[in-house]
Amino acid sequence: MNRQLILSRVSVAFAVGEDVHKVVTDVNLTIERGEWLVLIGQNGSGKSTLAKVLCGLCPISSGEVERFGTKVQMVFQNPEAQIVGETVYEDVCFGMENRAVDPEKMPERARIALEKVGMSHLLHQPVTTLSGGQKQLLGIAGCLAVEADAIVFDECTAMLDPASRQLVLHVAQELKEQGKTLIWITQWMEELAYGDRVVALGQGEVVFSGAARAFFYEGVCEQLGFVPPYAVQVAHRLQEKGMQLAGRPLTPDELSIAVGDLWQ
Ligand SMILES: Nc1ncnc2c1ncn2[C@@H]1O[C@H](COP(=O)(O)OP(=O)(O)OP(=O)(O)O)[C@@H](O)[C@H]1O
Repeated sequence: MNRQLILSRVSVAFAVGEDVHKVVTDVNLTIERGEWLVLIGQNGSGKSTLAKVLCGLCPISSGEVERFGTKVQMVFQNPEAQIVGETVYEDVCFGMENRAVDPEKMPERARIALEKVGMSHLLHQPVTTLSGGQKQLLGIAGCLAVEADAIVFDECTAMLDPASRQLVLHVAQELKEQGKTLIWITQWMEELAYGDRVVALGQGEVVFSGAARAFFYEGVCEQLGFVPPYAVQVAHRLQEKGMQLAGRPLTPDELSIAVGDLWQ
């Protein structure tokens, strides 16, 4: 066990007029170094608030957050909202400037960060010419340039077309292989298969923490009001028809292997 981020009984409440609106309630969450945690929940369940707590961008009302020196950075849903530079290079340097990185070190750090997201050839490209997916990759490069250990992706694929989504997911997989910790917030049930663990929030509380296979095959998904991905739906139908599939397929590839095994 190599704990990197620990939330202990964390609550967040906002004052709304005379009232206090509790949006995160007594959340206990331990995130391991190098873990890919997928955070899901219905609209308003507190995902973004929790994401901001992890990044230190939102004060907590009670509880404790331990970061063990971890630098946590965030990539936001709207690619437009996080671009500040006029060129790719300017943009990736922005975060470093804010953190007083030695200007002499910036070009090399920017080059390495952009290389990791496959954009080093676009160094002097105006940001206005980038696709939505490239803008998200630039956001990721910004996190890498400031040497983030953990990155929170707050529905960063929500506004992307399928090809751009795949591109961003591919880069995220590479970051995971390089040992980064990923906190991946999403509404896309297909994306749960990429993570090591799923945590579901319901009205600010953790209502599930476990493997994606348990989430989809032990009734939790439907109970919490989500619709399973197509491959899981097909597996459920086949099982209802009496076909005993090996394993608990999450993806079309896994499903085709499980179905293929039936004929052997
Ligand atoms: N600064 C604030 N002041 C008051 N209420 C807030 C504030 N920030 C968030 N909220 C409320 O907290 C609740 C949780 O919001 P949050 O954005 O964390 O949820 P979410 O699960 O990320 O939702 P979505 O999927 O719609 O992005 C919402 O009801 C929201 O209106």
